[in-house]
Amino acid sequence: MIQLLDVSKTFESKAGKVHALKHVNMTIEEGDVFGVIGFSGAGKSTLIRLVNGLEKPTNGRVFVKGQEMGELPKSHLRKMRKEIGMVFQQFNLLNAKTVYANVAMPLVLDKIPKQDIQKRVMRLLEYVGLEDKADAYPNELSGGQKQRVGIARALATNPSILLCDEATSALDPKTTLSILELLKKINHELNITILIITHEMNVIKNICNKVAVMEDGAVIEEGKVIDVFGNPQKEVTKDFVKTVIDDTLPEGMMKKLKRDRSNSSILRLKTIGDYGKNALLSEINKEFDITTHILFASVSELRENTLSIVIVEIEGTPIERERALAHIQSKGILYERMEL
Ligand SMILES: Nc1ncnc2c1ncn2[C@@H]1O[C@H](COP(=O)(O)OP(=O)(O)OP(=O)(O)O)[C@@H](O)[C@H]1O
Repeated sequence: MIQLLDVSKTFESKAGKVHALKHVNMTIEEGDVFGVIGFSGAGKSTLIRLVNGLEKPTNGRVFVKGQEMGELPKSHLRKMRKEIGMVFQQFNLLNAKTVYANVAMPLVLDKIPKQDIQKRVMRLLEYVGLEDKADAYPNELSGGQKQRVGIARALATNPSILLCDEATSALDPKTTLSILELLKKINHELNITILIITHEMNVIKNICNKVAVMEDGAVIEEGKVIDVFGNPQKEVTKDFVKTVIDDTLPEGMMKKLKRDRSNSSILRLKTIGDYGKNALLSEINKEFDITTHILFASVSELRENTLSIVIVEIEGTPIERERALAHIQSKGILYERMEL
């Protein structure tokens, strides 16, 4: 659906060259909800502007539905943009126009007959839950309602791709969740591929199936959300994951463990999906001369899977503990020894 091949973008500024994107490769398949996360300045907005053809790459190629965006003549680019709906952080609504007129705008520009516009706009407003707000003005709406109008407008031309530029960053946590639910519904029911850029890991956790982590213009880690969350490799990714998945012991408990520990190891076990940790722990308790104590457990629901984390203390002789560890390893369960 969207492909970036070795894409770099350099801006010339008074202070010199700014390398906003460096050798970025990315493949977004039909039906994906693909999240790009990074701190401010990582290059996320530049990436989105290349996908919708507002900027051309300095090097490399950007394809959308098989068409090379940098090379399209203006008339084709306009047609292509109808395939791509945009949702913005600050909603970008026209405050002097009603909700109805805002959603109708792309269709009016496209010279669609009035009757068809009316049918489509009313259907879209119903879809986003705002059928009773057609005559309201944007400043009479809450942030969440404004974003629903923005989404309805983005859907007006029947796009196959939705680009969301920090779509929930101006909203409170509860409203954020309701907008994410709406985006999930759009992806699922209308089979629209979504590319969402954000600095909030919560957004990735809730709706994305794939994620790319950006730092300083480059993609530093990429993959299925469950894999990246389960086993983050880079420090930046680890820091992002920590913001939504707790996998640490409280300070007081750590201190106590430091004092009391003798002949024991502390392990952090991570499992994806259904493999029961209870089964694993009872297995190792039975098979080896050890005792296990669960110190911490959490289950995180991701879009397509669950990630369970258990921190466990294993007591026993070093030999028995090593045997138990080898057994855990043989089950393909991710684990780390925790140094206190
Ligand atoms: N038109 C431009 N001219 C010069 N520099 C630019 C331009 N657009 C972006 N940049 C620079 O490119 C880098 C990446 O910016 P970009 O806006 O893509 O990052 P971002 O991850 O979206 O950050 P934010 O969330 O703050 O918007 C930054 O250093 C920025 O200052």
